[in-house]
Amino acid sequence: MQKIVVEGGQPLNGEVQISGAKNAVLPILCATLLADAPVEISNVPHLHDVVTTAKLLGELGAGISIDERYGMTVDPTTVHSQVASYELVKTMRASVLVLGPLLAKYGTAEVSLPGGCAIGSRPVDLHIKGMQSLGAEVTVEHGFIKARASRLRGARHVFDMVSVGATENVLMAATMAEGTTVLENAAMEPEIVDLAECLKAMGAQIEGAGTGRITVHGVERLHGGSHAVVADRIEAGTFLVAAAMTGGRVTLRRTRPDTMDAVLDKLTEAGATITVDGDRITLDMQGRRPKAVNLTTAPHPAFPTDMQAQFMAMNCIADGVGVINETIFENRFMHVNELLRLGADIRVDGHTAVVRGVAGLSGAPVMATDLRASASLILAGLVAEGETIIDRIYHLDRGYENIEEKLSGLGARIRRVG
Ligand SMILES: CC(=O)N[C@H]1[C@@H](OP(=O)(O)OP(=O)(O)OC[C@H]2O[C@@H](n3ccc(=O)[nH]c3=O)[C@H](O)[C@@H]2O)O[C@H](CO)[C@@H](O)[C@@H]1O
Ligand SMILES: C=C(OP(=O)(O)O)C(=O)O
Repeated sequence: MQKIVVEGGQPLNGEVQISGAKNAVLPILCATLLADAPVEISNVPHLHDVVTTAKLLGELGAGISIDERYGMTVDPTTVHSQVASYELVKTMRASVLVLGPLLAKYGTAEVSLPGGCAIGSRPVDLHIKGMQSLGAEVTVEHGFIKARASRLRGARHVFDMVSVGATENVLMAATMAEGTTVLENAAMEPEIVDLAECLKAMGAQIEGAGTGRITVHGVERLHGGSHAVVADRIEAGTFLVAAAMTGGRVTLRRTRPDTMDAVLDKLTEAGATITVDGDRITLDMQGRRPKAVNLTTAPHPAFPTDMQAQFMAMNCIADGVGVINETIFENRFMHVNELLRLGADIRVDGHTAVVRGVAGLSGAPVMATDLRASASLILAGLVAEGETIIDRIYHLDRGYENIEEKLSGLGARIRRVG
C-alpha cells in the first residue's frame, strides 16, 4: 500500500495553483443528469472521487469524455438506468446526490444508502424528507432509497437542520418540478452557489443560492451548457496553514478569497500577514511561530469543519492553548490520537479538544483515518523533526490533487512510496 513520507523542517516558499473544488464538482457532475444534451465542465480536479462519480454516471449509461485540460463532458442522453449501486455509493457518499436529478428527470430512482463513515453516522433523512415535500413517494428497502413521482411538484420546504448535501439534492430535484419551490434553512456554502450557477447555465431558474432561502421556478427541461468549477477553498486553506506552520511565505493562484473569510480571519489571528490581490492570496509568516487560536466549526459562513483537523495541527505547535469545538460531525477527532503519536498535547472532552502548543513534534509512523485527518498529518509532518510516514493515504487521494507535487514545489521534503 502506498504511503507518504514527510521530512520536517523546511519553511514553505513560492507559488501554487489551487484546483477546482471537490465538493462543488461532485454535485455538479450529478446535476448533468438533468440535461437533455451534453454538459461541459471545466476546472475539474484530478481526484479519486471524480473518477468514482464518472464511474457512477457511466453505470447509469451517461457518456463521459475527458480532455487533458481538466475538462469533462457528460452526455446524459444515453442514460438507461436509475439505480446507483452499493458498490460505488459505499466508497463515496456524495453518490447519493444522483437521487434528486434521477427522480426529477425520470420519475424514479433507486440509490443505495451510503451508510456512515469515520467522521460520523451521516444519515440522509433530510434528503428523503425534501423529496417527499416535492411529492415523491419514498421508501427504504433492502438498503436502497426507492423514490417515485410522475412529476415532482414545487413546494415550500423547511430543512430541519442545515445540510449541504440535502440542500443540493433537493435543489436539483426542484429545478424540474412543476411550479415554484422555496427552500428554507438552506445551506449557504459556496459550493451550493456554484451548483446553482451550473444549473442556471443549463436553463434552471434559481434565486437566492448562497442565502438561507432558495427559490426555484421549475422548468420542463434543462438543456446542455458549460460551467467552470469554483476554486477549492479547503485545498487553499490547507496550503495556507502549511505556510503558516512552517513560518514560510506562499502565494496561492486561482483562488476565491471571498469564500474563505472565516479561515483567513483565523490565520490572521494566528499571526500571519495575509494579502489578497484578485484571485491570489499571499500568506507571509516571516519565520514566526503561529499563535494558538480558538475555533468552533459551524455551517458557512462560519468556520468550516473541513478545516478543523488542519487548524488542530497548527495549534499543536503554536504558542499558547487553542480550544476547538466541532459542532458538525460527532466523530471528527480521529486525527487526535495520531497527532499524539507525534508528540502533541491534546485533551478531548466530547465535542471539544484543548490543544496545548508544544515546542516541537517528532516524526513517527501514523495512520490516516479520513480525508482531512490525512491532510493534518502531512501538515504536522512538515514541522516534525525527522520522518513522518503516513499510511492509508487513499483517503487523501479522494480530495487533494497532486498534494505531494504541489508541496514539493514549495520546498517541502515529501514523497510517495510503495
Ligand atoms: C461532498 C460534500 O460536499 N461533502 C461536504 C458536505 O457533506 P454533507 O453534505 O454530507 O454534510 P451535511 O451538511 O449534510 O452534514 C451536516 C450535518 O447534518 C447531518 N445530516 C445531514 C443530512 C441528513 O439527511 N441528515 C443529517 O442529520 C450530518 O450528519 C451532519 O451532522 O458538507 C460537510 C459539512 O460542511 C462537509 O464536511 C463535507 O465535506
Ligand atoms: C468530509 C468530506 O468529504 P465527504 O463528504 O465527501 O466525505 C471532506 O471533504 O472533508
